[in-house]
Amino acid sequence: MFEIIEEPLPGLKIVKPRQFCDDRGEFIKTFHSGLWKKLGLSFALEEEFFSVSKLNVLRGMHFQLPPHAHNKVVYCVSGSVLDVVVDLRTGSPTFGKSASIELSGDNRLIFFIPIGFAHGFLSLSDDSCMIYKTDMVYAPEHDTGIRWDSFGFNWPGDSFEISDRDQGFAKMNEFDSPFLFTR
Ligand SMILES: Cc1cn([C@H]2C[C@H](O)[C@@H](COP(=O)(O)OP(=O)(O)O[C@H]3O[C@@H](C)C(=O)[C@@H](O)[C@H]3O)O2)c(=O)[nH]c1=O
Repeated sequence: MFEIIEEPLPGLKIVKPRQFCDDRGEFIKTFHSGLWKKLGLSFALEEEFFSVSKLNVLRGMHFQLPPHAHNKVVYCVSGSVLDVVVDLRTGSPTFGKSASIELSGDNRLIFFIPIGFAHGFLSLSDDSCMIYKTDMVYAPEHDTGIRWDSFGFNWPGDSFEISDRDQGFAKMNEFDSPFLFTR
């Protein structure tokens, strides 16, 4: 039903859900707590939301600070995005490294992003709908980020639509990370 097809950096998982196709269309299960647990993905859903983005919208790089830090599950149900994460875990062998993957309504991939990563994406189409699941509710005073252009990632393109809030975040090298790497 679910298969982990890649672990781009320690703790990050790309999950491929099973697709049931028939004459009517498709059926795809995106989460099952028991089956995910068997795969080593412990995730207690608390909140779910989605966003729709136009072409070249860039959102990120976001996370919630402790004690409201959260694991996040994201996937794209229409359009496509270049999804990007960066490792903020002090002591991690991959601290400061980023990983990216295309998520789309066509490839149906699901990205599990553990606590300690900043997350963002660039919309590659005019109707990119991203679904999010988190295991800690939104805490506005702990919801923050680092600047999208401060960790050496080569975003494709040269003109992006970015919120004022996202433009105002601290740079990666100015950020004093509270996240610790644990095996
Ligand atoms: C994230 C969030 C925002 N909001 C509100 C705050 C604001 O008025 C409006 C839009 O918020 P933002 O500008 O932060 O939305 P956005 O930039 O799309 O934020 C999202 O970006 C991606 C990259 C993520 O990883 C998500 O977790 C989330 O942080 O929605 C909530 O009420 N609940 C939430 O959980």
